Amino acid sequence: MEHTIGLEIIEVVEQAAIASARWMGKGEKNTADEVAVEAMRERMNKIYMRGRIVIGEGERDDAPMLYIGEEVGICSNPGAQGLCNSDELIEIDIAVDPCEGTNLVAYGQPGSMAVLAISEKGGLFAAPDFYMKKLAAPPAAKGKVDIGNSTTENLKILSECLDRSIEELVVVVMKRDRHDGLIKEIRQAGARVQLISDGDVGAAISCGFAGTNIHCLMGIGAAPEGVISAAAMRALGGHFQGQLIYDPEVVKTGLIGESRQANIDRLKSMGINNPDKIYNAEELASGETVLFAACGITSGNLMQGVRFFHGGARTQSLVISNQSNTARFVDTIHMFDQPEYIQLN
Ligand SMILES: O=C(COP(=O)(O)O)[C@@H](O)[C@H](O)[C@H](O)[C@H](O)COP(=O)(O)O
Ligand SMILES: [Mn+2]
Ligand SMILES: [Mn+2]
Repeated sequence: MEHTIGLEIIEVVEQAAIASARWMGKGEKNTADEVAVEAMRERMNKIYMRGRIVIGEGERDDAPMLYIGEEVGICSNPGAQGLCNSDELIEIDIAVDPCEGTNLVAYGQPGSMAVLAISEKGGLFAAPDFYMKKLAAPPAAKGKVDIGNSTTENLKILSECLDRSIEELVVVVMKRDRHDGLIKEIRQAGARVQLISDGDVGAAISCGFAGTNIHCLMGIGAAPEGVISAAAMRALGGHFQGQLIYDPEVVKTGLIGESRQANIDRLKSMGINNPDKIYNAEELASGETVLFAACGITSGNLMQGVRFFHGGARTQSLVISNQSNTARFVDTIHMFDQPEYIQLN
């Protein structure tokens, strides 16, 4: 899979990032999102692959593009299957977030990215459009911290695993009312908190790399983003655990369903009989082959954002593979027409 689509998925996230970056700072989050979706889909449909979107644009809204269940790629088209070789005809599942951090793009804030994860059919947990409690930590803490522990306990373990004092730890938490207690406990334990308004995929993956000055992600974000984060963390050997959150009282935004019970019923109807199950990265991204790709829209910890120049743009992407065991940073210059110069810096 990596050989057939490895390079092409870079272009998929690059095209989405470039389209969205044109709307950076314009205060129009929906447009920044829509153009990314459109560009991602258009490029994806030029790939010789047989893909199915398992995480995409909301399962409950009637999304016209990259909706859950949509088939993408040339080889998904029965008429075109004769053009595809056996590798290209392998069914693959794709999780996408063409614009992760739409608010960040709209308001010109750091950390937004176009992102996707790919595995063979059934290799990615088809997370419902719910929330997820998440715990991400560096490879040294994999399997040692645990989402079932108290926050204080996890910070102690993390400090031992990373051989640094609790005071030297930085924990990323999304700034939400639901996290008031969590933030208080992290501070009381002595660690430092980096609050983010959006974009917990970037925060989770930053834990996979030393040198980002992010040592842990804690708190509740969206479940689909949890699966995408898990795909990257699995390939990086980092720690990631997620637990679905289905109680509107816990989430506090009121954006998920009418009641706790209605949500439990909905999960059951989707085949999730234990709504409290704790999933690790290997369960959320269980496929033999797991590929992750992201391209910065606005600059963040891991990647620079899109930099336009007259007639072109420069992008930075990250492709992670559990097959080649690589995390590849890709720096690309895109020439839209005949630029008079190609800007490096
Ligand atoms: O920040 C996020 C928004 O993603 P997107 O809609 O694709 O721009 C994600 O990283 C978060 O995981 C998540 O969607 C967020 O935590 C949702 O929480 P809330 O704002 O309280 O509904
Ligand atoms: Mn997102
Ligand atoms: Mn998004």
